Amino acid sequence: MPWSTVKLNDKTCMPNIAYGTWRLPDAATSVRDALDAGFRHIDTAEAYKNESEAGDTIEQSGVPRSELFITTKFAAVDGQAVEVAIRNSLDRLGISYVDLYLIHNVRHAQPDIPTFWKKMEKIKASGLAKNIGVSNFKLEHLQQLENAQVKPAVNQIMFHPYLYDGLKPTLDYCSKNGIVVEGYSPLIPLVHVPIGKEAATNVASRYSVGPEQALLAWSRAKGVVPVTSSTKKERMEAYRAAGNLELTVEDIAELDAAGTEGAPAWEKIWNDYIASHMKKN
Ligand SMILES: NC(=O)c1ccc[n+]([C@@H]2O[C@H](COP(=O)([O-])OP(=O)(O)OC[C@H]3O[C@@H](n4cnc5c(N)ncnc54)[C@H](O)[C@@H]3O)[C@@H](O)[C@H]2O)c1
Ligand SMILES: OCCc1c[nH]c2ccccc12
Repeated sequence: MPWSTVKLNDKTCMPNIAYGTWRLPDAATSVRDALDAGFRHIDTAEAYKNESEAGDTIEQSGVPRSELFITTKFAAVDGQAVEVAIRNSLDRLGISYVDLYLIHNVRHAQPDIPTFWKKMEKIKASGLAKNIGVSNFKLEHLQQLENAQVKPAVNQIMFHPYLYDGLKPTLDYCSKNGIVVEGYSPLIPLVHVPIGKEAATNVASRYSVGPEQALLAWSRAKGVVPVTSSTKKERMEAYRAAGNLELTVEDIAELDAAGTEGAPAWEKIWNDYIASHMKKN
């Protein structure tokens, strides 16, 4: 079955794979290639500093707005209030609404998450964002929105096999509360900790496809919407083709097991990265 859509908590249909625009050297070209490859869900953010290029390309593509699902995120980049930031994002994107507006990181909603969320609810009510959600929220942060009038439609978090065991309580909570999980960096096992690459390559070889297809199909099998990226058109096409890959229970178990085995090594890599990043910033 090709990639399709998932229903958000207000019944909006969201394409169940997204093309992400972080760190693209030429976002205009890459977004055009992604649209040509068939992506209709584009993930951007004010922090990526490329909303204008993405927006120009979207406008020139001729793809009807109604067929597109456009996400951007609030990160208080220039210190503006969220009500101002969304209007600036829309101006840069050249559109009158986004399909999904996310709080990029929990720190952008602090010190009081429920109070900040009320501003997001107003943005949804104004129609500037059809749906509102969060990103990088842990379970304890999601629980603070339990009594919110409008529940987050989406929680966008890092998701790949090395993180799966640790994220099960979050996935369960989101499933019970109608929050769709989007998983960014789904292909990390191809770059870090060889255990995951070996398993993905092994599973993929059964279907004569590439390992990235196995990992994207694995995310889908877990009910998570992958947010992936590449500057290479062939890779974008391979990601789209992963919509036709249905993994067996045994394939999924093999990737789960590789995730469990690689988790400690991944945790160290990630903690070292965070530590060095904190030092620099
Ligand atoms: N909300 C957040 O805080 C947050 C954080 C990170 C990313 N994101 C979003 O998610 C998007 C995707 O993130 P990502 O780029 O980390 O995702 P990803 O895991 O899909 O990584 C993509 C990279 O994988 C590499 N790759 C693909 N196939 C490969 C193969 N066969 N072998 C080796 N490498 C291969 C490519 O070089 C590509 O650049 C971003 O553009 C952004 O939109 C959001
Ligand atoms: O989404 C990419 C990683 C990320 C998370 N929060 C951010 C804020 C500014 C720039 C990038 C990020």
